[in-house]
Amino acid sequence: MTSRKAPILSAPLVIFDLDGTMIDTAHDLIDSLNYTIAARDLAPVTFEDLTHLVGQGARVMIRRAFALREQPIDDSEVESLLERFLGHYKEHMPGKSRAYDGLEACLDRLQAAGYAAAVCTNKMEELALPLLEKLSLTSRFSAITGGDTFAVRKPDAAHILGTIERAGALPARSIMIGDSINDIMAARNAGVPSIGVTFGYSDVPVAELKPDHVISHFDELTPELVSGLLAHRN
Ligand SMILES: O=C(O)COP(=O)(O)O
Ligand SMILES: [Mg+2]
Repeated sequence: MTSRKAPILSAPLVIFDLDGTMIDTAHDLIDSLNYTIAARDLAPVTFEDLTHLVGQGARVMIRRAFALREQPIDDSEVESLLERFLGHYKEHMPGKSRAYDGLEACLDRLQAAGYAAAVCTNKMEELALPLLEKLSLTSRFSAITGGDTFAVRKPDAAHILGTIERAGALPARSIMIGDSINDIMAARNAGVPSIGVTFGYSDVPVAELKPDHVISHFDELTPELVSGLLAHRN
């Protein structure tokens, strides 16, 4: 981790979750997971299943798929199936994964208004970094952190706070945008406002997680919305 001190007038920071928030990765996650669990003859999972499985990275997703099918799995098998998952996912990347409608225009708008952007995802770095690169998004962000960047991950506050520090920003001038309970809880734990998106992979309607604001399209994510939420933070 850098020990860089944030300058007093650092840009306010909008922190994005990746899977189900910036990028629609569901099709490729399901494909690679089904390829992985087929090695143990487990029945394929659906999008509806994915909303219960995704959120804590690939290792947990594999474990949850076995729990869903009521099949035991030991630690060494998780590790070998993780390798199978990673190999398949990387080989097909970016597959059908695409930025959600309006994301790039939203990033342009925020940047023009003097906002910085960062990524805080529970996806492993070795998947998140090349995926963003293949979608030509890497240069948009002051920091990109994954589920294995720090000793803890979302919903732990330290994942968001570490991302803010790497971006050279301040918690009091940062906001988190995400699709799932991990994002909204991590923001709450870190004391930063949150925006929930309705189009992601939450297993409950995102409004039930009580983010500070809900959007259903990136057209709604404006500098005015962000500055208003930052001004009214508790
Ligand atoms: O891949 C996951 O399990 C979660 O990824 P996310 O934090 O970007 O939603
Ligand atoms: Mg997500």
